[in-house]
Amino acid sequence: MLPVGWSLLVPLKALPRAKTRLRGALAGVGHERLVVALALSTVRAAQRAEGVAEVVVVTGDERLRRELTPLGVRFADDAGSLNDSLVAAAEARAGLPVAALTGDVPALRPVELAEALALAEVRSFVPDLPGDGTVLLAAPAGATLRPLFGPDSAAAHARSGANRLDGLWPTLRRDVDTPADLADAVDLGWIPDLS
Ligand SMILES: Nc1nc2c(ncn2[C@@H]2O[C@H](COP(=O)(O)OP(=O)(O)OP(=O)(O)O)[C@@H](O)[C@H]2O)c(=O)[nH]1
Ligand SMILES: C[C@H](OP(=O)(O)O)C(=O)O
Repeated sequence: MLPVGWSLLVPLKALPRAKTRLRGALAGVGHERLVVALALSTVRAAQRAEGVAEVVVVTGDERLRRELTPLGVRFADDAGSLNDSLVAAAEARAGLPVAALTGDVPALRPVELAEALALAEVRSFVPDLPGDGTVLLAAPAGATLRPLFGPDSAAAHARSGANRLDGLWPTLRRDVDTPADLADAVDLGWIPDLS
């Protein structure tokens, strides 16, 4: 059965290579445990956003698959790079509304994601808080996702014709790349589940 609403792709890099800038951010907490906590919180919030029909975790990492399976997500394979993986997962849903959300926005309030998706009437993106990266790229039915994540992806998405969505959305735009970002996410209300 085809989902009604957004298919939300959440790409997750293999844990041993993921979130290198966060290594050692929390004393006494294993790096992989922290990255899993970021992903779990992001995915749980995304699943609760109005308009999201399914969350598809795009990863080749076995531990991530194991940790996220109880949430009832779907999985798509990693195709070797972030953008190639998203293209492949989006192609499998051609014709449907498809969006990609980075897996590192753990303070996310579902209402902020719902608002952004509701505004995405054409191919659109939401920049991260500093403004150079992208946290959300959304392609409504009939549009192609064409992901250009990577360095300066906000400019790349704008150049490619995507509409920039400029809502405040402090929790959607707070991606966690560095220890300072992690502290910000906690200030925004994220309680890391490190059990
Ligand atoms: N499936 C998949 N996801 C990726 C890949 N590269 C990055 N991602 C995911 O894309 C999102 C944004 O990536 P980054 O913030 O650059 O994460 P990162 O590469 O793990 O972090 P750094 O090592 O600090 O650059 C995160 O959810 C990553 O897990 C990839 O090759 N495959
Ligand atoms: C993938 C990349 O994430 P960053 O490492 O800039 O948070 C981006 O924003 O396109």
